[in-house]
Amino acid sequence: MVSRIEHPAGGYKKLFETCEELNEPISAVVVGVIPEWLSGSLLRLGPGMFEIGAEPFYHLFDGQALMHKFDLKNGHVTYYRKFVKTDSYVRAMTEKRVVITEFGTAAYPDPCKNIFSRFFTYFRGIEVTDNCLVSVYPVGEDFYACTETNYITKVDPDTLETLKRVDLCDYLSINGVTAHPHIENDGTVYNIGNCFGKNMSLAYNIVKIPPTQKDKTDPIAKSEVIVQLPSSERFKPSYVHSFGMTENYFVFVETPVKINLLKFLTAWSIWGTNYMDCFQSNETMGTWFHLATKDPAKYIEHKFRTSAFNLFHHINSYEDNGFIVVDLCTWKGHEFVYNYLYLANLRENWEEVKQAATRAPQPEVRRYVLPKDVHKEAQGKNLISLQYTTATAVMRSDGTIWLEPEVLFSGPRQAFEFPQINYNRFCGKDYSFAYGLGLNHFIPDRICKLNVKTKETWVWQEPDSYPSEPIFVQTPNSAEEDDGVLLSIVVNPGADQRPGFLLILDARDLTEIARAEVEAIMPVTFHGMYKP
Ligand SMILES: CCCCCCCCCCCCCCCC(=O)OC/C=C(C)/C=C/C=C(C)/C=C/C1=C(C)CCCC1(C)C
Ligand SMILES: [Fe+2]
Repeated sequence: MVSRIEHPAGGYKKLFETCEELNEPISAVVVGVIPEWLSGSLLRLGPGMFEIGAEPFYHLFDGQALMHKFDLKNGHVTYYRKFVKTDSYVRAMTEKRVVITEFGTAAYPDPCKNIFSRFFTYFRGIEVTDNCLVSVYPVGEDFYACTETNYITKVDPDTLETLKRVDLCDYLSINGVTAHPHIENDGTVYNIGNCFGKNMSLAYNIVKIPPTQKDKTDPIAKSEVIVQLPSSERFKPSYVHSFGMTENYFVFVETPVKINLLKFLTAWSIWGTNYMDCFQSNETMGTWFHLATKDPAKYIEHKFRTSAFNLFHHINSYEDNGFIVVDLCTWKGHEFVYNYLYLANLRENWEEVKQAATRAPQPEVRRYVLPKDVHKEAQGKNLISLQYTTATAVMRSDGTIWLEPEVLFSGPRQAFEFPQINYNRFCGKDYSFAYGLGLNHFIPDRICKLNVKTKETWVWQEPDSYPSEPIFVQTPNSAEEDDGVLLSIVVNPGADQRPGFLLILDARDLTEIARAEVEAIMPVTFHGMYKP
C-alpha cells in the first residue's frame, strides 16, 4: 500500500490553487461504462479560494468552502461547483479582505474604519468561523455543510444554493461538533463536541438529533446532549475530529493534542491570533480511551490508557464477545500533525515536501481492543481473549488498563487516511474492508483498500494523479461487503485535455470501471457523501 510514484513535476500544487465556481453544470466525457444502477450525486467539500485579494490564507483548513457535485444518471455525468455563501465568504467578498479569523489565518480590523469603530469591533471579540469546508451530511430531509464549530450551513443538494446558517448553540450546550457524525439507518444523528461549561468546567458532550419528525418540524429543534465525558485536564480539552460507535457503545479517544482554553478565550480579544495558536501538546498524558453506553447513555468509568498519538479518523468499531474492537488511523507521538499542513509547506517542491514529512508524526493503522468487563483481580494479565488479534489490555496496579495495539498497516510516511467502509451495512459491526486515500508524505496519490482481518491490500494509482477520499456505494441487493463501487475525484494537472475526473472503481479489487472527465481542475476536497 505504499506509493510507487514520485512527484518531481509538483502537480499536487494545483490542489491548493483558487478556482472559480461554475454558472451551470458541465457535461463530462465518460470513458468506460457506468453501472445503470448508479444514479445519484457525489457531494464533496473543500477549500476553493486560498486568498482574498492580496491577503493569503495560510493553512490548509482556511480557504473558503467550495461545494462540488457530480451527478450520475443513465450513464451520463455532469459536474457543478459553488462557493457556500457563508458569513465568512460573503463578508470577505464585500469588504475584499479576510474578515473572519480562520483555522490558521487571523483577520485584522478594517483599516478604513476610524479609531472609535475599530475600538468597538475589538471589544465585540473575534467571531467564530462558519466556513463549512470540511463535509456535508443529512439531517432529516435536509443537508448541512459543516466545519467543526457551532455553525452548520443548510444547502440545497440539487442547486448547491446556500439556504441558511444554523447556530447549534441555540439548541445545545456545545462549543462545536465534529464533521464526522454517525448516522443510523433511520436517520438518527449522533455527534460529539467540546463544551466549555459554566465555571470553566470542561466536558465532551455527545449529542443526538432525532430522525425526520412526523409533524415535519426541524429535527435540530429536538436535539439534545445525551451524555457527558470528562476531560483529562481541567482547562485543556483535547481536539476531537471523530468518534466511534458500535451497536451499544460510543468510543471517544482523548489525545494529547490540547486546546489551551485560557489562551483560546483570551486570544479572542487579541488581534492576530488564530485557532492554530491555541493548541499545545501534553507530553506526559499519552492517550486515553473513554466508553459510554448508548441506551441508556451513560459514561463508563474504566481508565483505558495507551501511548501518545494524534487521531483524526476512526475507521470502524464493533463489539465481539465482551470486547470492543476499535480501528483507527493514528499518527504516532504528541506533536500536532496540523503543524505540517500550512499551505506554504504543501506547495513546496517535491524534495522539500518529502523532507518536511520526515520530521512529522508517522502514520499507522491500528486496532485497539477494550474489554467491556474489567475485574481488579486480573492485574498484570492480558484481558483480551479474542483469538484473531494480537492487541492487548493489561490491568495495572493503579487500576488503569494499558492498551497495546495490533498494527493493521504501517509504511514510512505512507498514510492510509480518510478511511471509508460499507457504512450503511457495517458501521458498528464486525467487518472486513476499509478503503482509504493514500498519502505519500502528505500528498494524496493513490486509493487503497485494506482487509482488516487478513491485512491484504489493494492499490489504484496513476502517475501525476491526485485522488480524493474514496466513497463506497453498495451494489443494490448485493450480499458481499465489498460488492460496490468507490467514487473519487481525481486531478491530473499535466493532462492535455480534461484534467479533472470522477473515478469509479470496483471496490472488490480497485480495478477501474469508468471515469467521467471534465475540463476543470478541482482543488483538494476533504469529505463528502453519496446521495442516491
Ligand atoms: C485530502 C488530502 C489533503 C492533503 C493533506 C492531508 C494530510 C492529512 C493528515 C491527517 C488527516 C487530517 C484530516 C483532517 C481532515 C479535515 O477535514 O480537517 C479539516 C478541519 C477543520 C477545518 C477544522 C476546523 C476547526 C475549528 C475551526 C475548530 C474550532 C474550535 C476549537 C479549535 C476549539 C473549540 C471551539 C471551536 C470553535 C469548535
Ligand atoms: Fe475528517
